[in-house]
Amino acid sequence: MGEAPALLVDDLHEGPLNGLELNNGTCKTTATIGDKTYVIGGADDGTLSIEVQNFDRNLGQCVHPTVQGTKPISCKGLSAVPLEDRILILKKGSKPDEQIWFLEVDTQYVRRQQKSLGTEVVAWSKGVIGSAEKPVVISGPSGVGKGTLISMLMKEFPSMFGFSVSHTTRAPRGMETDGVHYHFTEKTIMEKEIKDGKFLEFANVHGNLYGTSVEAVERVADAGKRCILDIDVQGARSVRASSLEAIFIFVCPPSMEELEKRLRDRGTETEEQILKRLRNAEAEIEQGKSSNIFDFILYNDNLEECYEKLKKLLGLDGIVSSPPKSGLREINLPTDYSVSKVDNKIIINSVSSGDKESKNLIVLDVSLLKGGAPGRTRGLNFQAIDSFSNGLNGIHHLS
Ligand SMILES: Nc1ncnc2c1ncn2[C@@H]1O[C@H](COP(=O)(O)OP(=O)(O)OP(=O)(O)O)[C@@H](O)[C@H]1O
Ligand SMILES: Nc1nc2c(ncn2[C@@H]2O[C@H](COP(=O)(O)O)[C@@H](O)[C@H]2O)c(=O)[nH]1
Repeated sequence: MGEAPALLVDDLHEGPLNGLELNNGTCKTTATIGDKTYVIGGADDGTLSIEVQNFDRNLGQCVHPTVQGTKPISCKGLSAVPLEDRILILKKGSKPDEQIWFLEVDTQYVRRQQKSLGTEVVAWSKGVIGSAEKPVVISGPSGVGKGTLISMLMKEFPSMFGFSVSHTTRAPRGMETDGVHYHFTEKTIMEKEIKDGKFLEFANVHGNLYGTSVEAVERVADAGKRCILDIDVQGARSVRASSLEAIFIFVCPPSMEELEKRLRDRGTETEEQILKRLRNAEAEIEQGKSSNIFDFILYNDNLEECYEKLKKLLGLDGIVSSPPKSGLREINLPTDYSVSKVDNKIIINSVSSGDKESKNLIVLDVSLLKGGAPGRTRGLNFQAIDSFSNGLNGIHHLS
């Protein structure tokens, strides 16, 4: 850690708020990035609201941006730390998994949204401790064995992988459970939710709507697991174009005859649906092999061999079962603290002497952030230090 003096965030970034109209919320703070001051405060509906003000005092202009992403729920107080393209928000008096958030103000995702909506946009993204691996997108024609391979992976590595449960307007098959295999939904409801921006991607597949909600991907990240998406080629293309960094795998059948046999033997579709899926398969295989969407193509001839190859490309060969989760995954912020920033380290210093539950110094490392809106921000790391018993580990000059 460098010798730079600590900057007290609340002192540094309290912008000139004179003349700014604020809500009547309980907690508010400000952060400045570029020429904009962001006011983040409690709203009447119990959520944190955002108000944006350009720093141009002559114009006195106040912009209310379109706010995207799931908003954090209310809290007793908050601190805001401006980073390059987003603001780190630390919520006081919240549950451990609710304490760290990011308000993205100039990320690639936000800039894209601004361009397409033609308005000022900011986006919420919850912070997740640790560096869960990139999500895995698995595509391929119907009946090739995607679901079978994913089941094998989830069975062997239950604590490592989590399935992104898609929405679909198709009817459930005999053994399928709502909320487990899919969220089965009405077309009009899903269309409304698509309009409301709930989906990371969606597509019309074999005559029905299918889509991955942002929440489906966030749930897996919240559980500290690596997300697996089973989606068609159109969906994979959309995810590739989104800001969700993932590994893209296309599964190919050994032949069209074998694909037809698998679909017929599965016995879940009518003759008409089987023919439709087979017709679509030809184009999907063509696109899967020729487009530059996919990082890997896997041939699923012999199932066991294909599964071994899948494990190998995910770096799992030789791993017998899920390794134990390493490190602490939840931060426990003190009830009262001050916040300062040195390089990419956020220093959270307890100011309440009687707080026995938490260490009195927490150093949060934001240098390796990954992901973000739409979805969670991964890659946060922290170190909790008890400065009374252990010394300050070389960072005593900061407090
Ligand atoms: N390598 C394989 N050899 C023989 N049969 C297989 C192989 N892989 C999967 N199967 C069988 O093929 C059928 C289709 O597999 P699965 O349901 O996993 O396909 P899918 O790609 O997920 O299809 P969909 O996209 O329609 O959900 C299943 O009955 C499965 O048991
Ligand atoms: N674009 C998306 N495609 C999806 C999603 N969920 C599933 N799928 C694909 O649909 C077909 C058919 O699935 P089935 O369960 O009806 O056999 C298959 O290729 C899936 O990969 C999704 O959320 N988005």
